[in-house]
Amino acid sequence: VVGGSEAQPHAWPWQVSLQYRFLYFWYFHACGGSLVRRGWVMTAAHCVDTTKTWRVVLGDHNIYVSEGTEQAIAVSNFYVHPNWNPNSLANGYDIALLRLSFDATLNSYVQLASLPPFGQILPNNNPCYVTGWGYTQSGGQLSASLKQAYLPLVDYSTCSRSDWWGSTVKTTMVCAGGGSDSACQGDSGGPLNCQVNGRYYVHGVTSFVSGLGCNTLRKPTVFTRVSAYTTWMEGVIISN
Ligand SMILES: C[C@H](NC(=O)[C@H](CCCC[NH3+])NC(=O)C(F)(F)F)C(=O)Nc1ccc(C(F)(F)F)cc1
Repeated sequence: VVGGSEAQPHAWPWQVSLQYRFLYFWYFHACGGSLVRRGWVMTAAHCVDTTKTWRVVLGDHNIYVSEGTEQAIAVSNFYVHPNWNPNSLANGYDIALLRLSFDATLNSYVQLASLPPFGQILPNNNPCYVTGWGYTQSGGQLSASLKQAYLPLVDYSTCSRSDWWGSTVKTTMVCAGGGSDSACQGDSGGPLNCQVNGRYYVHGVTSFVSGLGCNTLRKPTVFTRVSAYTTWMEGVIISN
């Protein structure tokens, strides 16, 4: 997250850190994710590399310090959207579900995300926050503590303007921000938390930013629109 501020610890209790194992017993934070069922995490398809060993860490704040609130659970299976094409990020479908090897325990540090109703489209400027441990500057480094940035929603008609994202953005995506604050590498797969009637719903899965820099003017952060995929997710979950 570029800009914004450190989140209050556990203010976003569905936020997970998606980590892969290297050098035997060390794990590396690669992406974010959202807990959608006790045994299921929603993330970006572009985060999934099935050649690696993955785990999710729930209830975390500082990813380098054991605070006693964490739950680390192995990922036992991956369900990447069937239409996802790693060579065409602009096509969308950048969404995946991870099956956990056992159910998370829900408590004040670990809670389920609320997902929007199928097809729901929020209005321009709807208040939203992006959260994650990603780079704090373009070309920078990961944040030790969870960060949040206020990113007002940008509707499709604005986001698809030629001087914005043009035809790169699709209606199955959500744009937010476009100013000095943005997601950045390492925030991928994490939630876009949008306020609707006083409650937060996960409306986006962090997908991409400009290759010219994370917080490029008129290149808002682009998210997979969760409300376009709730039916697909239900189908995967009830049959696995
Ligand atoms: C550096 C920048 N990285 C990103 O945007 C990566 C996703 C990269 C997936 C492919 N390895 N996502 C992020 O950094 C995220 F945290 F914002 F989600 C990038 O590649 N942006 C980008 C690439 C292609 C396209 C386009 F769709 F137009 F081809 C748009 C943006």
